[in-house]
Amino acid sequence: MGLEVIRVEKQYIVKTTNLTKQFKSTTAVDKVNIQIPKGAIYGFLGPNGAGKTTVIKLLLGLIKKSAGSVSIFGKELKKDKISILRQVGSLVESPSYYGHLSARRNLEIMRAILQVPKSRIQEVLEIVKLEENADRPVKGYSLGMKQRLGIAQALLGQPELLILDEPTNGLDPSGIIEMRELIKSLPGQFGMTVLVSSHLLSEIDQIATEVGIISKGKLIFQDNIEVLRKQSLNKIRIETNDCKAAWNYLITKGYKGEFEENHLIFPEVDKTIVAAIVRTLVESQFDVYRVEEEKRSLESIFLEMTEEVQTS
Ligand SMILES: Nc1ncnc2c1ncn2[C@@H]1O[C@H](COP(=O)(O)OP(=O)(O)OP(=O)(O)O)[C@@H](O)[C@H]1O
Repeated sequence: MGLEVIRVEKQYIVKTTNLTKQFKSTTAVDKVNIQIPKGAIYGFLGPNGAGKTTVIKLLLGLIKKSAGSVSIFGKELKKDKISILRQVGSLVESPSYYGHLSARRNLEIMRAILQVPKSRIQEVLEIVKLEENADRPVKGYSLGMKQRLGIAQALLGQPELLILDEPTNGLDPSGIIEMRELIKSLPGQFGMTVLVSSHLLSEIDQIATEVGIISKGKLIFQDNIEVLRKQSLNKIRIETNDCKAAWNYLITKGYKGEFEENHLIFPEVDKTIVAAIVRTLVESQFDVYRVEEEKRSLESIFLEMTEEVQTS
């Protein structure tokens, strides 16, 4: 019996291949390859004007792509648009509703169009925690409540994929916390996959499991959030009277660091190793001027990544 090699290709809920959108002379989306695993909360991060909304509109078939392809649930959007979009809920820009009607009435109108059971209205009201205010006119709602109504509408059809474009924009701190908790609960409770865009890393850092960073239309980073967090680990920076000589000496003692201008840099070292390095230097007559811990914030990593693209 011959050996059979089975190649199992990872299944993604969303997969784009060289997705490109050109608006006259602007390439708003440039050969973007997004991969969103099932059950992920994919934080789609980028500065204003980076191309997030354009990508989202392409995923929802709201605008035509210039090149590349979009596959959702393993099917090509172009070929199976209606059946795919039936399983996708979205909130892009502000939610639409009739202000003089209650949340319940608004949801009833949507429910009739989508032809889902009446019982779904109460279910979505509970998920977004609007039950108590469900019978008041929506025009009296806070912005956060309106956003949650928008999400309730997106959830009516029990979507497998939920796409939210900057859902916390303009919300007050308590509205932001409520929205965050709501988004975080969806994969665990309902097996949903969520794509959520933001221009704030701190926001994505608190909810996402996967991150995609877009800048000037290009996807410049995509991985598990832990990979991004690892880049913010502490470094130890040491300044001596002769860093080049100190660096050479430490190498002979088995310490591997980097030499940068007037500093020695040691990534992720334990405090006992820091002490040993300092002792070794002092015992060898080097003057140690400074030992500093340098913690890079995720924000600085994000800024550095996006600035590199801006200036290239
Ligand atoms: N209909 C359009 N016609 C021409 N240019 C457009 C159009 N829509 C978007 N753009 C341009 O494409 C680029 C990306 O815009 P997009 O709205 O996707 O960015 P974004 O990341 O969502 O930013 P923001 O958070 O500010 O909405 C911008 O340069 C924008 O000016």
